[in-house]
Amino acid sequence: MAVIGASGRMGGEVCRAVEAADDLELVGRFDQGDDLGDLAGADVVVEFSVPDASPGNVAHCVDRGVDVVVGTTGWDDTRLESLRGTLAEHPGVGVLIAPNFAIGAILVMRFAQEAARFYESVEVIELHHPAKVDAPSGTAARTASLIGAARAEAGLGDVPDATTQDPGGARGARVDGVPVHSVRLRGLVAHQEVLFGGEGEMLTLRHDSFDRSSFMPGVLAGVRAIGDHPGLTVGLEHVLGLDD
Ligand SMILES: NC(=O)C1=CN([C@@H]2O[C@H](COP(=O)(O)OP(=O)(O)OC[C@H]3O[C@@H](n4cnc5c(N)ncnc54)[C@H](O)[C@@H]3O)[C@@H](O)[C@H]2O)C=CC1
Ligand SMILES: O=C(O)C1=N[C@H](C(=O)O)C[C@H](O)C1
Repeated sequence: MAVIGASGRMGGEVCRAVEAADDLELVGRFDQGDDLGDLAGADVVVEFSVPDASPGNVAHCVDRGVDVVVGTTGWDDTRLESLRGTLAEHPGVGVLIAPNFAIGAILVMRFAQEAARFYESVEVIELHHPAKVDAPSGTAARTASLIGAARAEAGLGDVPDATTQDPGGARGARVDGVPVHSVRLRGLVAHQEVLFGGEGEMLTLRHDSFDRSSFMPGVLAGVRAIGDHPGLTVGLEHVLGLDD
């Protein structure tokens, strides 16, 4: 297998994890400016680059019949639709896009989906290292989107909020009606809280990645499973059997 974005924080961690795995062989490392060519003959590529480069890198792999495990954020509906089109021309090729590969983050999303219909109020707070270029995090965007869908299905309306003046955006962004707040702080890696509020009570779901090693079991599980998942899969939960 090969890694695109191999000189980055996540790409480097993936290279080390693959080299430490007995059943996987690292045949190529690519980063910005490299010619991806035949991807060094890899049968699976792991892609952790930047949001604007990821769709092109993934299309390059799919066009050559190579399965891809993608961790890069920024895959909005337009980009996903375009990728579906590329994949339709290459049946049998699989792409797994996972906003978060840490098991605890996936479980928080699952539990948040479950809890959403019981609470009138909800807010998502994501906290990351200050070198992160995108906000809100891909995980927070997906969490909010899942909560928004669960609220809609339950017939819940807007979250209660009397704010009429917020010139500086202190109330955060809105993703599918759910307020999302982004914190960037030296010393942090990747963290998320989902706050649910109801009459006289509050439920907090929190996950902390203290180290990028937390993502590696999920990435390697994706690499090992992608051959059995042709087409587009969004979310590691589908590979871990947590989707029923
Ligand atoms: N799904 C998950 O579990 C996780 C996802 N991420 C996401 O992964 C992405 C990368 O994060 P980091 O490794 O922290 O960033 P980083 O900035 O450390 O690494 C990105 C790497 O991509 C390279 N790059 C830039 N343009 C490129 C191009 N056109 N082709 C190939 N490589 C290119 C850069 O030179 C750099 O080495 C971000 O979108 C981040 O949000 C990060 C951690 C976990
Ligand atoms: O940039 C990061 O670091 C992370 N990015 C992903 C995201 O945006 O959700 C996953 C994790 O939060 C770490």
